[in-house]
Amino acid sequence: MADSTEFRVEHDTMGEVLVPVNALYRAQTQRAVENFPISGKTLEHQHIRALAEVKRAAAIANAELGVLDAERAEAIVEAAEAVATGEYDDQFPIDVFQTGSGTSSNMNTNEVIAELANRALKAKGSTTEVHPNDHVNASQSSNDVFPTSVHVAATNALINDLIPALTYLAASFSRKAAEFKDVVKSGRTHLMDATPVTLGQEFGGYEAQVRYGIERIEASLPRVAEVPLGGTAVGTGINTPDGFPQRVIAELARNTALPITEARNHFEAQANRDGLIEASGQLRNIAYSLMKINNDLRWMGSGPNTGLGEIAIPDLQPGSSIMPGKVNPVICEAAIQVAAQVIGNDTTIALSSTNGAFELNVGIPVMAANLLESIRLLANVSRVMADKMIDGIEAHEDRCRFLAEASPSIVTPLNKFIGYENAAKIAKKAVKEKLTVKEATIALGFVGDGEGQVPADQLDGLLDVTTMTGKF
Ligand SMILES: O=C(O)C[C@H](O)C(=O)O
Repeated sequence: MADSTEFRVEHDTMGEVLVPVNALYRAQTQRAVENFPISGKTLEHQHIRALAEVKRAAAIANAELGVLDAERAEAIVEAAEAVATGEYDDQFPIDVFQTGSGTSSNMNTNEVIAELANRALKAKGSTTEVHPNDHVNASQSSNDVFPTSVHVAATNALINDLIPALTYLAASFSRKAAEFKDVVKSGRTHLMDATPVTLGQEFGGYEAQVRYGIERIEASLPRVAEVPLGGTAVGTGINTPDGFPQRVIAELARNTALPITEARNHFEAQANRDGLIEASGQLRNIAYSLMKINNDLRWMGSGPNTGLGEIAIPDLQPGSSIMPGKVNPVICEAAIQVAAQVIGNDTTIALSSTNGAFELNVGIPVMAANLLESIRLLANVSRVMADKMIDGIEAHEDRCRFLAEASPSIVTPLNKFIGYENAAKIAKKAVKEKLTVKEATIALGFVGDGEGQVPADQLDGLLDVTTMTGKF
């Protein structure tokens, strides 16, 4: 039991609570700290900032609409702005696994802002009191504030972090696609030798995949940025002045410089978090993309002597504690683990979406934590991939060409002269007798001027691996 001198007594509607003496929060936060010692994971800064932005905008709208006097509103705005800077993040100690509406974190925000506002008012010699519920939470409920804060934080993270990071990664792939445009290599389908491609074509494909991920995020943004603020407890807007949703959301959008909009239907927006689920689905898709790309890269970089060895991935650190000189594709491995985490987070978000009944979803804090983590992980790993891996990849051109020419599938252009079945005989003979496709074609008598033969003067051109890389 801690020394009682380290605590002060606070009260709420359930009675008295001991709160750490220096804490800016009060009884309801303390109760939540004691009720939910579960994960040790608290709200991240960008979420606290979004909550503070909501409180700031609400104070301004409340003052304009006659709900708050100017002195209190100003004190709340200043306190909320201070919270938004991150200076007081340590005053938000409540676990992510808490009440499903986020009421505890909403009250934590109300209490900290009220305390800061009261201190500022007192320092100015005012006797005016700011109450967490009556003033900071005026015209609001956790049920519209907390989900709004998640949508604001996610919109911000998508627009200002993930989209720029994916654009950066796509640009890195684009530069490599140009650099590798003449590097011919074997295509592979089912992990088996196929007809040739260029390394540039593959990297161009990766670039496009990343850019389509950006398109997917952009497509979901209108619904991620749509917020239930103004609906209060059940979407009806009870305890709000006329015009509150429009005014508070306009101020929120203006101050955050985000395309935040009022819910088109407050009952849909109150009861469901479908916009967040949609965004998470797009993140899952991007995670799959990164998983595929990084698997390709580590296969192509495998070796140095017993793998494919088509590219050199930059050496970043000794790979093994026991095998001297071994270097591993660590960025690929980190990125694949990120993808697994994002897919897991999406599963949690999808399951949380089923945790709704009538007017409220009660899985919002864990949805928030998972969504914001997914965005941050994908953004960070995209930048890491570009800077520490993609930019430094080198092609082993000779090895790429050697393998392209060794693929029995390069017989494919002969189909139109000798038919699929005869071409298959060439491919099988080449593999069985370790011949080139050209040698096997000649050995089987398929070169000549007769019907069902390849004209001798066309053979080299038809079997040219560069020509086979096609039209795109
Ligand atoms: O905290 C609130 O404002 C409402 C709460 O989530 C409830 O619906 O019980």
